[in-house]
Amino acid sequence: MLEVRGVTKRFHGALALDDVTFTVKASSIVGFVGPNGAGKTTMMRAIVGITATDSGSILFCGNPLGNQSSLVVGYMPEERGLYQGMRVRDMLSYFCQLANCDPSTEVAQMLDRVDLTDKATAKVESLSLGNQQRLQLAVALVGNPRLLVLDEPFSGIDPVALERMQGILRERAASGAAVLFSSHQLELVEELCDAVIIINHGRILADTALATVQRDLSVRIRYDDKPSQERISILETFGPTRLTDGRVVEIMLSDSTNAGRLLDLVLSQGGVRDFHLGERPLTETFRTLIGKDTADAR
Ligand SMILES: Nc1ncnc2c1ncn2[C@@H]1O[C@H](COP(=O)(O)OP(=O)(O)OP(=O)(O)O)[C@@H](O)[C@H]1O
Repeated sequence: MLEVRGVTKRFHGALALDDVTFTVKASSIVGFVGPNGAGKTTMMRAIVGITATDSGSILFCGNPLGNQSSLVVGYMPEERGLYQGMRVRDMLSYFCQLANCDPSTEVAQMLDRVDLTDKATAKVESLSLGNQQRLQLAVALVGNPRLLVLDEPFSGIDPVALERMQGILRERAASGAAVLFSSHQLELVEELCDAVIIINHGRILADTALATVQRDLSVRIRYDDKPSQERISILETFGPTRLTDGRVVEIMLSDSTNAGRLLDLVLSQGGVRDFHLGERPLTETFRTLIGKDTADAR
């Protein structure tokens, strides 16, 4: 288990991390979410020992990672760290040697896993951005590390590769690894993660196991024409309501047992093209939290 306790980091006096505390359990995938400049990369770099912290502690299974970090942690840096002039196969082989594992079996497996077998002899510089991302993930996975720290691993990845990469992370977690990854793709975080940590201005705003989150119900109604203010006023009696684009109204149901009554009412009014009842996406909750914190800081 990764334990981050009270970590603080300043750059030239400016706080980048402010008393950050969280854990990532073995066999779990945790999403690290926050706006640009929130402190995600700084925290991840501190975990793998690239950035020194001013105070606090970072332990893995009760011990500082220290010099062993390259053997225990698979790290995918935001700025990426591939040797452009090397061939794909040779580069993986080099990282295998660094991780004390046998390239003769590991390289072929990793290439197959990230679907780059046909690029084995290509030079890294000739790969597309998405393929470089896959290769970077393969590098992070070499040696089967027990902790994966991945900085925006899914940016620039096509949907098919994305599914494959998600599958790999699920597999690694299922086999006991602790996985921490940052992302701006909130829907993906919601889909993939067991827990989400939200950071803003270097402070943790929320650290939540997704299974425990109480999901509100929301209703989305698309009308044929822009609904009148009178109609909207009636809808507002069911919960907070907003007109999202000219003809679409979203209602956060204050009481989920009212959904049937709302449907009856809307149908009796007529002029409705679509009525959708569902759980409020967590992305909305994240956005609200980050938006509120940013407004409070002003
Ligand atoms: N080497 C550095 N020197 C000075 N300031 C830095 C340095 N690295 C990061 N910072 C500052 O620390 C803060 C946190 O930056 P960080 O890169 O960790 O954010 P982030 O959440 O990863 O952002 P993004 O989503 O844009 O990648 C920012 O204000 C940034 O300018």
